[in-house]
Amino acid sequence: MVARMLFRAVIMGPPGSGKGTISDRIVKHFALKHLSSGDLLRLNIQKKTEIGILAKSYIEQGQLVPDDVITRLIVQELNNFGEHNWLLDGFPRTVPQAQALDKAHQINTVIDLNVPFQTIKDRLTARWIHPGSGRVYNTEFNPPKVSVRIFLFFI
Ligand SMILES: Nc1nc2c(ncn2[C@@H]2O[C@H](COP(=O)(O)OP(=O)(O)O)[C@@H](O)[C@H]2O)c(=O)[nH]1
Ligand SMILES: Nc1ncnc2c1ncn2[C@@H]1O[C@H](COP(=O)(O)OP(=O)(O)O)[C@@H](O)[C@H]1O
Repeated sequence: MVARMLFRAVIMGPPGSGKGTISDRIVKHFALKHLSSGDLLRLNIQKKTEIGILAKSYIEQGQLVPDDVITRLIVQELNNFGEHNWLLDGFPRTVPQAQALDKAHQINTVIDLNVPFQTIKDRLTARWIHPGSGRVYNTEFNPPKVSVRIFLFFI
């Protein structure tokens, strides 16, 4: 029997570099599971879970969620994916997170988005988010189909 190689990928880059946008395209094209640390935290905040309530206090202050908290959350979610191929977005963001991920899973692909700072500033100025779905748009690159008046300006 030939063992099938599992696709375990991480996408990295600063906020606004396009991780979420590009991940959506990659996961659709290659039929991968997508795990975004930001989306998972927002879901927990929305559901008012213990982790969500804790995470909210850090996010509101513009801080990273503590390594042990986010690591437990992500590793547990990845374990639930079992034998599926996946793309991880927004994790790891620190060396201890990277070390923990390395212990838990064998990563075989890393995509690092190298985008100039000025481009990121321009993109974030034009970034809009649909509050209902969490979908991200850009007034120039990827405009929403319906009137921008119902979209929330987000930087
Ligand atoms: N011009 C341009 N804009 C992009 C590209 N990729 C993403 N964006 C836009 O840049 C902004 C930030 O993208 P996002 O996916 O939220 O980045 P993240 O914070 O790294 O997840 C959004 O408004 C996107 O629509 C790209 O390749 N070109
Ligand atoms: N790997 C992580 N480690 C710690 N905090 C995280 C991590 N991923 C997300 N967060 C928290 O969630 C917030 C939102 O994350 P995200 O949606 O990825 O937005 P952005 O890429 O714009 O920072 C971050 O600002 C941070 O506070």
